[in-house]
Amino acid sequence: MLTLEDLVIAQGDFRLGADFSVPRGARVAVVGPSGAGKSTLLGAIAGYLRTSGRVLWQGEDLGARAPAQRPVAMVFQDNNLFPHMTAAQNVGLGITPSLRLKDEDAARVTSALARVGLAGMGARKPAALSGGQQSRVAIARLLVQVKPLILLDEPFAALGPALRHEMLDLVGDVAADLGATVLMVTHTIGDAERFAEQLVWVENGVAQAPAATRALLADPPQGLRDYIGAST
Ligand SMILES: Nc1ncnc2c1ncn2[C@@H]1O[C@H](COP(=O)(O)OP(=O)(O)OP(=O)(O)O)[C@@H](O)[C@H]1O
Repeated sequence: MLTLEDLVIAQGDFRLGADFSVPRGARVAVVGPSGAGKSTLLGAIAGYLRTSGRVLWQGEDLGARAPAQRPVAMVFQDNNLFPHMTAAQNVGLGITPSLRLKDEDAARVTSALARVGLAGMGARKPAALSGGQQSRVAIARLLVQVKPLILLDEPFAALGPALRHEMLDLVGDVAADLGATVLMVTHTIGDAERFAEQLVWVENGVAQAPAATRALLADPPQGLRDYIGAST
C-alpha cells in the first residue's frame, strides 16, 4: 500500500496537499486542470521534491531514500529515452546505469523487448522507431526495473487514440505481471475510464483520496464536471 500522510508540497506560491492511501496493485488515474499539481504529486512520491508529511510504501517511510532507492519506476511523456543509445541499452538502463550487463541481464532485456513486441529491434536507436515503438521501449524498461510502484506522467499523450489504447492495455498487462500499483496522470477522461478503477481528482491545492472512477464520473463534483465539459 502507498500511503501519503499529511503530505504537503510547496513550490514557490504553489501548495499541494494529499492525505490518502492507495491499495497494492491498484490502478489509479490522476486527473485535474492544467497546473493543478498532478506532476508535482508524482514527483513528490518519486522523491524529486521536498515535502512535509510522509510518503510510505508498505508501511516504510521513504523520506530518507533518494529517488533511485525508492520502489518506484517512472515514465514521462517523452518516454525518457536517450537518443544516442539503442533500444536495448535504453531498457538496460533499468537494470544498471553503468550498462555493464551480465549475460542473464542481457537475456532479461531481450525477453522484455520481445514481451512488448519489439523482438529483433534492440539495436535500433529511438529515432529509427515509431512513437508507439518508443513507448514500448519505455514499457520494456518497466519490466526489467521490477519496481512495485509505477508512476506514469501523461506517458502516451503524443500518440493517437487507437495506439494510446493499445499502450494502456500493454502497460496494464505489464503492471499485472509485476503486481505493481500504477498512478497515471492523464488529461483524457476516456483513458482514465479505460485504465483505472480509481481516480484521484486534483484541484485547488488538494489531491483528493482515490474514488471509484465509474461512480465518480457518474456523479462528478463540480470541478470535475466543469473539467469534463471543457475537455469533451
Ligand atoms: N520549480 C517550480 N517553482 C515554482 N512553481 C512551480 C515549479 N514547478 C511547478 N510549479 C508550479 O506548481 C504548480 C503545479 O504544477 P504541475 O506541473 O504539478 O501541474 P500539472 O497539474 O501537472 O499541470 P499540467 O497538466 O499542465 O502538466 C503550477 O502552478 C506550476 O506553475
